[in-house]
Amino acid sequence: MLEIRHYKKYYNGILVLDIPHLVFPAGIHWIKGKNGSGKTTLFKTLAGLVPFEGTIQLDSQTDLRKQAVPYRMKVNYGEAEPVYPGFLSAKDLIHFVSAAKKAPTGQADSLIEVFQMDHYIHTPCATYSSGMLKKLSLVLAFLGKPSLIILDEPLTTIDDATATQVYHLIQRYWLESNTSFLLSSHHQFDFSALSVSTTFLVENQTVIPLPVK
Ligand SMILES: Nc1ncnc2c1ncn2[C@@H]1O[C@H](COP(=O)(O)OP(=O)(O)OP(=O)(O)O)[C@@H](O)[C@H]1O
Repeated sequence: MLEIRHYKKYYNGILVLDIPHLVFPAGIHWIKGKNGSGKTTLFKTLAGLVPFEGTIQLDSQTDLRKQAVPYRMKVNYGEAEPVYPGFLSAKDLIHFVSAAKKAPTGQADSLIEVFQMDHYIHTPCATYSSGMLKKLSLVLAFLGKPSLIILDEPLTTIDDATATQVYHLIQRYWLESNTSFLLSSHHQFDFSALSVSTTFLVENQTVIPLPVK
């Protein structure tokens, strides 16, 4: 599904990640690692948000550099701590991202309903709680027809009912649309609700798959 070759990422000349070759097969994957190990850096790279050395290719054909727009149409990203311009409402952002990602008709409304956001979608983001902002970021990450959705700490700040909805959505996108997921979390996922294929560990400036238990 996603292949990384000769990848290196430096911040201010300091090497943070070095991945000679890594393949994420289709599926739902959990990316683990200690604080500061490089999970967010990896995710931002794969989302096309930060410069890097090397090549990243989706589905053996869409290169992040060479097919920059098609790649970004197929890869969605939900940040760990989302920040949006405070004067924009959830509705404004959902409308904008729906158009950019060519979301199917009715998809945005269905996600707004799933996350029970109706009562605040017209209110400016500056007034949202952290959980309300997180729900918005999750809605944005599920818009369109992505091949891959990357969610950085999707369960932080949301309540248990919302977490259940996130599990359902991930499973549904995987089973119905073959959408793959890269998920990070410092907390154990509920494996009875989520069919995680592989766990990867970010450690010692690189990423390795962990053996299946
Ligand atoms: N913009 C930046 N400028 C300089 N260094 C950075 C920057 N962003 C991250 N780093 C450094 O890169 C390393 C990896 O950070 P990253 O945020 O990717 O870790 P993480 O695994 O996501 O951590 P956490 O679990 O705490 O969220 C850390 O040493 C961090 O200090």
